[in-house]
Parts: sequence; C-alpha cells; structure tokens
Amino acid sequence: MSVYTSLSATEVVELLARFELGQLVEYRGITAGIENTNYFVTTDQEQLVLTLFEHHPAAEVEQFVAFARHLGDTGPVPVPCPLADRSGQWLHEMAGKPAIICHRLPGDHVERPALAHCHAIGAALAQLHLAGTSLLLERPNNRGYDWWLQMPAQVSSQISADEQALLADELAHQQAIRSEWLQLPHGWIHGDMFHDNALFDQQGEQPVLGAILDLYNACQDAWIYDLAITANDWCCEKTGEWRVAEREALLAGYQSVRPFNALEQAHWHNALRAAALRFWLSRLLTRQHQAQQLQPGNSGQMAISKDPAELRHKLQLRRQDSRD
Ligand SMILES: Nc1ncnc2c1ncn2[C@@H]1O[C@H](COP(=O)(O)OP(=O)(O)OP(=O)(O)O)[C@@H](O)[C@H]1O
Ligand SMILES: N[C@@H](CCO)C(=O)O
Repeated sequence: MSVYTSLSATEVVELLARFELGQLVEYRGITAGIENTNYFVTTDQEQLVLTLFEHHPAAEVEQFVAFARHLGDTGPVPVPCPLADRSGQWLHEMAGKPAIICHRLPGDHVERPALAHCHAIGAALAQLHLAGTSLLLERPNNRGYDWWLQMPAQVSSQISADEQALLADELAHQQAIRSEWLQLPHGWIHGDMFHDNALFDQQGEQPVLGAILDLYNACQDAWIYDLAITANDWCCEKTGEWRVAEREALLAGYQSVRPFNALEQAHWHNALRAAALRFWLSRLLTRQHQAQQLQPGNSGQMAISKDPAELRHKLQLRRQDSRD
C-alpha cells in the first residue's frame, strides 16, 4: 500500500469543514496505488476518497481533472470527479501538496480479468477516446517519447549491462518508427489503464464496469498505445504470455466502438512494445523515488512497489512477437 504523506484526523476534519459533506466518522490509508497518497474517508453522509498528489503540481492536476470533469459531463464512462467546496473550489492543498476529494465509486477490483471484463474495458476505452475529441485542451504525454529518451541517464545505475543494451535498442527502434507513429490517430488517452484502475459490479452473470479510476496520467497520445497498455496488463500472465482469448475480447470490445485503421493495424505490435517500455521505465523510477521518500524522517508510512522486471520481460516478449 502507499501512503507517502500521513494526515492527522485534525487535518482531515479541517478539510471537510470547507465542504457540505458531513462530519468525519473514519479515514484510512488505501492499500493500493503506487504514485499518490489516497485515503478512504467516511462521513455521516458520504463515502469519499481523498487524494494527495505526490508528484504533480497544482497546474498539472487542473489539466487532467479537466479531462475527468469532461468525461463526467459528456461521457458514458464512469470516472471520479473532484467535488467542489462551498466556495466552488475543488483543488485544495494539504501538507504542501495538491489535494482533491471525490465520491467513492461502486464496484470491486477484479483479480484476474475474464473475457467479459476485457470486452467491457475495450469498449469503454474506445468511448473514452471518442469522448475526448470534444475537449479542447492540450496535454502532451509527459511520459511519452521525449521522456523515454531521457531515461537511460536516470535509470542506468539500477539496471544491468544487458538491460541497458535492451533499452538502447528499443529506443532506437521507437526512434526509427517515430514519424509513422505520429501519423496514428491521436487524442486523449487514459494512459494507465491497468486492471487495478477499474471497478466492476456484478449484475447477474454479467460484470458491469463501475468505474475507471486514476486519470492522473491522462494526456494526448496515439489511441492504440492506450489499448496496448491495457492489453499488456489485462490480457496476459505476469510472465507476459498472452491469454489469447482475453486479448481478442479486448480488441473486439474496442473495435465494436472504434475500428482500427490500416496504420493502427500495422503498428499494433509497436504500440505493445512502447507500452511495455514506458511502464518498465516508470517502475524503475518509482522504485528510486520510493527509496528516497521512505527514508527515516520522511512522513510516509508505507509503500507497495510493482516489479519493473515484469514489464521488462513483457517488452522482451513483444519484441520477439514482432520479429516472428
Ligand atoms: N473514487 C474512487 N472510488 C473507489 N475507490 C477508489 C477511488 N479512487 C481511488 N480508489 C481506490 O484507491 C486505489 C488507489 O487509487 P489510484 O489508483 O488512483 O492511486 P494511485 O497511487 O494514483 O495509483 P497508481 O499506482 O495506479 O497510479 C484504487 O485502486 C481504488 O481501490
Ligand atoms: N499502473 C502503473 C503504476 C501507476 O502508474 C504500473 O503498474 O506500473
């Protein structure tokens, strides 16, 4: 679990006092997530989630929250939207960090996504992409291509010589296809559509998507890259081997709303490689940050970490697939 910033009951009560959300009953750190600090907050009226952004400045939070609010207003996709206080303000500061409060959305995490979950998330992702086309706001991917190129300098001390060679070779490949990549259909993407960022309700036999969470990597990039991030997490084993039927269900769900064009078909394998590369790198970086943040004297209590090697291995498999 990750609670990098501990909050006292007094701090939570002071924040709630600005809202019409009732009196604090209890609050507790959330046992998931690796980037931000999250608390479940229960009042005598509401079930809420309080998020403190550990890396994003307030101006950036405003941008991805604009996307969440846009989806909330226009889209068929359920997402958490920050609640406004009595003065209409939704962005707050706690412990020197940007903070928001959202409703706690219904549903549970799925341990191992099945065909119906994969189909549903594919369709929802395509709907999210299309809904984003009417949002007139620019937000480039700050963990996209330019960021990947800076990463060897940041992470080389953490990885072996073989891994450094793998990274260099993959970056060269992504550089070689860059001009075609830029021709792919682009728009707003979720940017982090792992299965721990979705909640499902069960209605009879059928799982129903309750929420898509964690829009804190939302930005503009190639749409199939977003789907590739999803496929690499939802539709394979942790060892990277495809669960083929689940992958096909994801693709069918997506394309039931928004079919691929020919260039997207041609670059699907490159998108899978790019998606694995991005999360290998970000997990390496998160591990570095956690080591710094959790040193004695810092206020954080606990942190989970996700294994960078899982994504490095997936990258190796996707590279093999694209050569076969
Ligand atoms: N609005 C919400 N409704 C219900 N549960 C929520 C909500 N927001 C967050 N959660 C819970 O908190 C967990 C962590 O939230 P989130 O994924 O946003 O954190 P994070 O640190 O940004 O995560 P990540 O590591 O994926 O970046 C979620 O997996 C979910 O269980
Ligand atoms: N979903 C990411 C963490 C948050 O960006 C991962 O699994 O590495």
